Amino acid sequence: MAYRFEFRPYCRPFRQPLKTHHGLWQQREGIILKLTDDRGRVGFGEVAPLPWFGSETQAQALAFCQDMPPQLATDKAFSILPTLPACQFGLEVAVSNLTRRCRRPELAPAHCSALLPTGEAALSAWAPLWSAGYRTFKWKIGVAPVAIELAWLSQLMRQLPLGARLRLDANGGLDELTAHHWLSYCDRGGGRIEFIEQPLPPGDFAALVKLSQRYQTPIALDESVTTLDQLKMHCFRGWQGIYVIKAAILGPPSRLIQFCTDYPIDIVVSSVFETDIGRQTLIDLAAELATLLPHYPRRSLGLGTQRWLPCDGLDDPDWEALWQRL
Ligand SMILES: O=C(O)CCC(=O)C1=CC=C[C@@H](O)[C@@H]1C(=O)O
Ligand SMILES: [Mg+2]
Repeated sequence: MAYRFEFRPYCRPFRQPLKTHHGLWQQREGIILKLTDDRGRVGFGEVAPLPWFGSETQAQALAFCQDMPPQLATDKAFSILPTLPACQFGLEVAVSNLTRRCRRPELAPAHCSALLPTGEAALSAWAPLWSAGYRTFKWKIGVAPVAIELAWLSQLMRQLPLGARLRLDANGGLDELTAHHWLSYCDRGGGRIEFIEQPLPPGDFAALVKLSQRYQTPIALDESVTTLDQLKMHCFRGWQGIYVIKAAILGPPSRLIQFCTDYPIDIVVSSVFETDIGRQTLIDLAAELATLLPHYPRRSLGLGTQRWLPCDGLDDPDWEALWQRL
């Protein structure tokens, strides 16, 4: 049996640029893969690189796709270099979608986290998302002076209804002293801060462990665990906190499932702002991981809010229509 292999790159502007400690991210570029088997079954996959998180670049992913033969023998396992984790993810997803029978129902907003705009704009952005059913909000920090961001956070906490929970994501942009400021504030927040994500750069593991032992507020690793090997290393080095899993850049989903089966860890599945094709895989993955890790709290998926321009249709659940639009 053989698969016909096709691919189409995409590039779409975000509804509003994402400002983080890494800089300003204005558009998502990626590649949609399409496999067709001898029985005419079709499987779509998605390659969504995030090079500043350690994945391959769009150009490297495109070169990989251009080097792939138009017919793939199914009896040969795809050997894709570990330096191309987004391509590994995309191809495994395309193969599994060949036999996908139905779409998992869309996740209720109460089970997703909504990414608020960075800075003071968050104060006027949360209410419509609360009305839409979101109860977990994520806010980027480490972009303005700490005193100013703490003042905004105090306002935000006063405004947010009880029942709302907040995730703070520094993208590794704080120094140790500032991280102490943030964590001592959070510890006084009455548990409404679910966790602080990557307060220090990935290289400061010993300092991250010290912070996690000093404060009540949980700490999540994100940029520290962007590859499966880094995830394993931090687990084996004894990280007891949360792991933010950006599955679309972590390689084959089956390997992540296998690891979490052998080493139960506290995870949050996080988007890299893929299209609906990648997003469905994250929803499936989160559901499967939740059954594997029952003794950890069920955490909302970090899907953010769909960040595309409304006219774009990359959220289209009809993947053939999405493909035709590219
Ligand atoms: O995790 C989420 O809630 C949404 C995804 C998200 O926040 C991110 C996706 C991609 C790049 C990052 O700047 C950012 C993150 O740091 O987690
Ligand atoms: Mg993050």
